[in-house]
Amino acid sequence: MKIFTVDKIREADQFTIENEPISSLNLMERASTQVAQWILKYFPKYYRPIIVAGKGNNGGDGLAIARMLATFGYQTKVYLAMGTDGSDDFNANLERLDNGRVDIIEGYQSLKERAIDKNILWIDALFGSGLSRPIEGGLAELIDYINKAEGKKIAIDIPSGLFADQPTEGKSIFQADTTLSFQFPKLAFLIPENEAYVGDWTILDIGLSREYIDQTESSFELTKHIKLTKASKFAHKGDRGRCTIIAGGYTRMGAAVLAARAALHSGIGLITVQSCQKTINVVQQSIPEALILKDCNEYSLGDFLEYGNQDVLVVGPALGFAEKTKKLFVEILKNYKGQLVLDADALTYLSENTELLQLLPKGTILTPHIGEFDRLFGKHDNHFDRLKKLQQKAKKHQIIILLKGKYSAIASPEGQIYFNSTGNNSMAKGGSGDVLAGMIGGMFPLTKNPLQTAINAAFLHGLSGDIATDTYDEDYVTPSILIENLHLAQKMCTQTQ
Ligand SMILES: NC(=O)C1=CN([C@@H]2O[C@H](COP(=O)(O)OP(=O)(O)OC[C@H]3O[C@@H](n4cnc5c(N)ncnc54)[C@H](O)[C@@H]3O)[C@@H](O)[C@H]2O)[C@@H](O)CC1
Ligand SMILES: [K+]
Repeated sequence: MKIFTVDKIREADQFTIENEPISSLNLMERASTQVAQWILKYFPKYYRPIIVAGKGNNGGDGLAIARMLATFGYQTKVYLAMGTDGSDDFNANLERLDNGRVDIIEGYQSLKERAIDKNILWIDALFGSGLSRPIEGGLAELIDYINKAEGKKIAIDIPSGLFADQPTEGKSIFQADTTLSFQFPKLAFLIPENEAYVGDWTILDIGLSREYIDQTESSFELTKHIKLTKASKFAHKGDRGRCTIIAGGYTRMGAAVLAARAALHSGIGLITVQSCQKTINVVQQSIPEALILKDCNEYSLGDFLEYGNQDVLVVGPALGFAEKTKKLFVEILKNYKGQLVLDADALTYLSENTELLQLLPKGTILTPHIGEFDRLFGKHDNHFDRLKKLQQKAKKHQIIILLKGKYSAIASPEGQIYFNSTGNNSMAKGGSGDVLAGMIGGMFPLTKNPLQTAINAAFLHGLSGDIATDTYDEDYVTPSILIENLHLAQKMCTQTQ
């Protein structure tokens, strides 16, 4: 699903109006119908909606929604926060409202009296995508007041005060329980610092032109489903590829085992783990399918071994910081010709010596979390800036960077960003990242496309976490459970193909 900027959304509206064709007022009617029906589905009639309307088209939506909710039988009120003269479609809907079913709340004082009522459904239709500056003065006071009020809160299209595709400096922003947004998610919904304002968000299809959507490029996409590459019916183990995990060390082999197991359950033909003398038994007992590449060091990996027939190396989880291990890493960067997946401590080596970034082979996959990303590429005050840097760095080094988080952002060497839509906070635990890195290694040989592999692996990893929470409370899901559920996630993705 594409994520468009406000300018492109406006173009999409306009294109639809001209080419469907449909009047702007009827498009508003269609959008508002979607909202009213959504509310009807989720809120019983003892909720009493108060629509707080601005004077632009977001306010126009609000007035149309008020009319519809009143028709459905909700006891509905409207507060006209910016007066009675607004955009053409606002004015038209204000006129249509005049049917005796909707009360207009006169004066701020009378609005305030509702603030202690738990059954009020506050509907924010003050500003939508037309917000051009931070909200100040009386309107800021109004928003702050509603934020403190009892009741449920729904934002139409986007919470008022929040910019859709740039950082928001203003302090007065509507705090929604749910945001009902038209046609496209806004980039702002995927930004961690906006969580408290956006709440849960739902996209309502208002039938904007498919032709416009298909033909218009966007740098951002949200992955809603994936297509898994299957091996040929005549495949032998070599076709499913070979992956070596270079991770762990004495007392830290759990990371290597998790990564290797994840790779094994992700379709790999042959899994190998590079292991020190002291830890060979750990691997062999945990994963009977694994081959061992024997490292002559006792405690920390350090030998550059024969990786020539390996399709992919996963390097980094819990490797530790021994000098010999760092040297091994540099040798791998200089000499290995296959696909590299770099995670965890390997990313720290890169941030300790950023000149190593020049050695990364094209198409290398890095999988940093936000802390690792900032250590590598500099501190960021907001996530919008971080995403810009993500695009720049993926382009500059011609690599794939999978920035992990609630909506993991995967940047391509062309600077495109694909946000992942699956997963939940049960996965924010030590070991989840090892599982993801292993999955990428396990999945790469079948797709042979590093970007697609990263997108698919992030999606399956998250889906596995979502499936886990059907059975386990979020606090009790473990990374091993993610691996156990992978087959269910894979099946779901295969069935939808
Ligand atoms: N164009 C279309 O066809 C559709 C538009 N829709 C709605 O239209 C909305 C966009 O409408 P508009 O472009 O009219 O914009 P808004 O309704 O967001 O408001 C824009 C108005 O507010 C003023 N304004 C902006 N920031 C302000 C601030 N901080 N303080 C005071 N005034 C401020 C602007 O000067 C302008 O008059 C969408 O978010 C969506 O809700 C929907 O009805 C779907 C269809
Ligand atoms: K709004």
